[in-house]
Amino acid sequence: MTRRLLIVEDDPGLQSQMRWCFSENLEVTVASDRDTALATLRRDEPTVITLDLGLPPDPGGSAEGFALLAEILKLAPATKVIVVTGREDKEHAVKAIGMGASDFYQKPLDADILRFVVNRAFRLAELEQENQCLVHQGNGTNIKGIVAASPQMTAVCRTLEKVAPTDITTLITGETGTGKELLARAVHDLSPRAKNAFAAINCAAIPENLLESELFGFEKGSFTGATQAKKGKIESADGGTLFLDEIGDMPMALQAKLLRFLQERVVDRVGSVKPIPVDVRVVCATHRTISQLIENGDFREDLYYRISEITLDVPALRERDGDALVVAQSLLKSLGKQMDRPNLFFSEDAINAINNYSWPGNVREMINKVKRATIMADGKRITSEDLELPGSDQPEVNHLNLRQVREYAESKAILQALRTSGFNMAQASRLLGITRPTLYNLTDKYKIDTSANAAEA
Ligand SMILES: Nc1ncnc2c1ncn2[C@@H]1O[C@H](COP(=O)(O)OP(=O)(O)OP(=O)(O)O)[C@@H](O)[C@H]1O
Repeated sequence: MTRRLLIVEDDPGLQSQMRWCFSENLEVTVASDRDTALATLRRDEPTVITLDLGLPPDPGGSAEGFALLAEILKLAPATKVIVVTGREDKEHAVKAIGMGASDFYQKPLDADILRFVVNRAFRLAELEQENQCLVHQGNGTNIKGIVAASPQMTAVCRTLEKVAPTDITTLITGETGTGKELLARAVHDLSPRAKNAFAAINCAAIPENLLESELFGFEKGSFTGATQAKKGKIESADGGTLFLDEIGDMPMALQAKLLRFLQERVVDRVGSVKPIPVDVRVVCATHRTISQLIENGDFREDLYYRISEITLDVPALRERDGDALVVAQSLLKSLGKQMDRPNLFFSEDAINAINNYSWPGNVREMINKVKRATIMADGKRITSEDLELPGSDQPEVNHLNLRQVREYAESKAILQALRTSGFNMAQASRLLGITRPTLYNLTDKYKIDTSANAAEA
């Protein structure tokens, strides 16, 4: 893929210096004012833009640069804009980042650092594009509503696709918020019963004394207030699928009655002695460990074998390689659309935070966090703070000045490149877009251990 860079700079001297910096490995275009820059953006769709804020007709100020930044991000929000500021322009840098610029660079020009910053922006854009591709491919599954790219979740979906068309009783286990109900619906939707009812009941949410009549129905006069007969959930699922959520919380007394139903396929309404035949496919789910419940005497072993003709173990989000970001990107897109905030994107720090967090509440927790961030984000860029996630830069938030911020980011990027390349200096320097001697200088400067021991650490 051609890497396209647009340099927006009105000073001819700086234009040629910057062109020279990148002419070897990038396709570079230069624009000296807002109109030319926008025309180039539309024509060439550069991935990265370096933007000098001081442009004509206001070369001494920043208004024209900020106006252009806003237009670029509106037209092509995925573009990585690196704002070029003067040494004393900290406020401008902060404002630009807040608006959605991906990074900033302070004059005077240092070829190595500028290359480093620009290459990092390209790398980030490429990673985001890869993630988008994964989201669009869904990569593992065509099951409606389920976003998954990891081999772990893909395997679950493959099993589900095989199991769905049969009438086999299926148990779905997994932590809260992993998508068990979504998968239960998918079992129904992909079965020949799809046109008929999908009746769901949450065994943990209904008081014990009501659960029996909810499930099995009742006859008129069977208890005080039963002024007329009512079908239960099982009967209302006739011809379709019955989903028993949180089956692990079903009271012992009802477990016996459910077992009889599963064996005989007839229901006895409360207050009736006339069994009614019902044709349903049963899918159950629980976040509990059933073997433990059996051991404690809280779940019937014979019922367990009835409901688990096939078991689908849904992995926690943290156990799915790469899925956290793929699901987050997909949620951001759909929630952004729903909430009329399109084209939002995650900052690098948010991406790291999403990948590093353990997501104890799984996808449900992620939905809440992305929803919050969609509301809270200033501009188009979502930070780890908007997501209320611990940022990767968290321990270093109290930087003395921008030089420290830069140094911290630089040393982190170098370490990352070294780890990615297995501590191969030539490869790491290529990844960082700097020469090998420059990398050696930087690892010395930041006292980064490049020995084989470090690779094993
Ligand atoms: N892989 C996924 N892709 C997209 N959305 C998902 C995925 N998994 C779950 N969700 C969404 O996350 C939310 C929680 O999913 P669901 O209710 O199916 O989880 P659960 O495992 O049944 O939770 P609980 O055990 O707490 O009942 C739902 O809004 C669901 O649509």
